[in-house]
Amino acid sequence: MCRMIIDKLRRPLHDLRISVTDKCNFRCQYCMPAEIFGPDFKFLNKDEILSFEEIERLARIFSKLGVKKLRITGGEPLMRKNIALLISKLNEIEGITDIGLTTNGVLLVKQSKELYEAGLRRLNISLDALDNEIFQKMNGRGVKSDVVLRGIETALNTGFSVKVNMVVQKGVNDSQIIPMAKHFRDMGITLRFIEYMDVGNTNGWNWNQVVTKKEIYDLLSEHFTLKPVDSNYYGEVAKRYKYKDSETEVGFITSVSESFCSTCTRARISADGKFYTCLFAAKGHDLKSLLRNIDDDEQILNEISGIWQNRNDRYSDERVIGSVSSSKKIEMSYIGG
Ligand SMILES: Nc1nc2c(ncn2[C@@H]2O[C@H](COP(=O)(O)OP(=O)(O)OP(=O)(O)O)[C@@H](O)[C@H]2O)c(=O)[nH]1
Ligand SMILES: C[S@@+](CC[C@H](N)C(=O)[O-])C[C@H]1O[C@@H](n2cnc3c(N)ncnc32)[C@H](O)[C@@H]1O
Ligand code: SF4
Ligand code: SF4
Repeated sequence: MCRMIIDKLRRPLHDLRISVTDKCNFRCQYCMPAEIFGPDFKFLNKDEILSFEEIERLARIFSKLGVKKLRITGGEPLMRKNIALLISKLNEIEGITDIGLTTNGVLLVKQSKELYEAGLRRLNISLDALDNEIFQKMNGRGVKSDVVLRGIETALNTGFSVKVNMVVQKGVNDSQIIPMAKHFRDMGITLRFIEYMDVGNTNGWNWNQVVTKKEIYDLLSEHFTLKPVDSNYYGEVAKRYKYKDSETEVGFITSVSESFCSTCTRARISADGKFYTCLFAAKGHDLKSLLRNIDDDEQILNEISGIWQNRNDRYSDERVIGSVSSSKKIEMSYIGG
């Protein structure tokens, strides 16, 4: 039986974002700057990260508390060995109606087929520029945009529903807004522009590098006519529009300029099994120790339930009104976005 719970701001628990690894084959400056995440950086050891059995057990417990939607993320989730096996296990959980995975797309040519066979149907693929010089610099590994575009094409041919994520940074890739919009509109793929966020402590974020939804919308309006689309469900992250005379959508993720904390239904689990009630949290709750020391699921469920019922996070709202404290936040690559 499913037990619905709400937090202190009356927000239900609906989504669980699971980070399956803290490692990545990119070094995007806005997420894992190469200067910090260099050869000496200490990533989590194998025994520190949750096993597939532990992730599946947690997902089952969360589903009993109202979670219907899972998102697999990282680091780069396709770098976790046998990730398709985990997807197939999660797909069997009663009550889970939607599983998505967010990836930089590099390994999709190799893995699309097995992911699809495991039951995955939705992929969000990140690509910040078509221009190679810009993209190679942004991903910090010199990978060309063609590699990701081939991943996208393979995913589409396999049968996946695909959306593309583009983080926009002023003076870095804002010149790519229109080329990216045209390219993905012509392909019939939803492109979502993401406002550059102050996640973690290492990306050197400042307001001057943010390109807001309004700025992007105004620029797009010089080239296209956009019509707003109603949100699909309570707490949807993106604000969606359709291009006139087309069924293709474009979206905006506006955590900085128009925060959406009041309907935030998302819980997060880091690769090492910490439970975070906000992307910008400073501290997680250690579920790994509970999983490794307690056999009774009901006891773990009660712990999780108590944490959610105590939740009052609204970091982005507080940023908008200028009241955030400067406490240390977790890194994006560790929590998965
Ligand atoms: N501030 C904030 N950003 C979020 C939240 N959820 C997702 N994001 C950001 O939204 C961007 C896109 O995330 P995705 O991993 O593609 O997931 P999504 O957009 O929630 O996925 P679907 O709507 O299910 O397709 C990333 O930059 C995330 O960090 C949230 O609760 N708060
Ligand atoms: C942390 S990544 C993990 C999944 C995968 N490696 C990828 O890049 O798609 C998840 C999403 O967060 C986005 N992201 C990372 N750092 C960000 C930042 N500082 N501001 C906004 N979005 C960010 C990425 O572009 C990506 O779409
Ligand atoms: S955004 Fe994704 S691809 Fe880029 S460094 Fe972070 S985890 Fe890796
Ligand atoms: S900032 Fe925190 S509370 Fe607000 S939407 Fe993002 S994860 Fe949810």
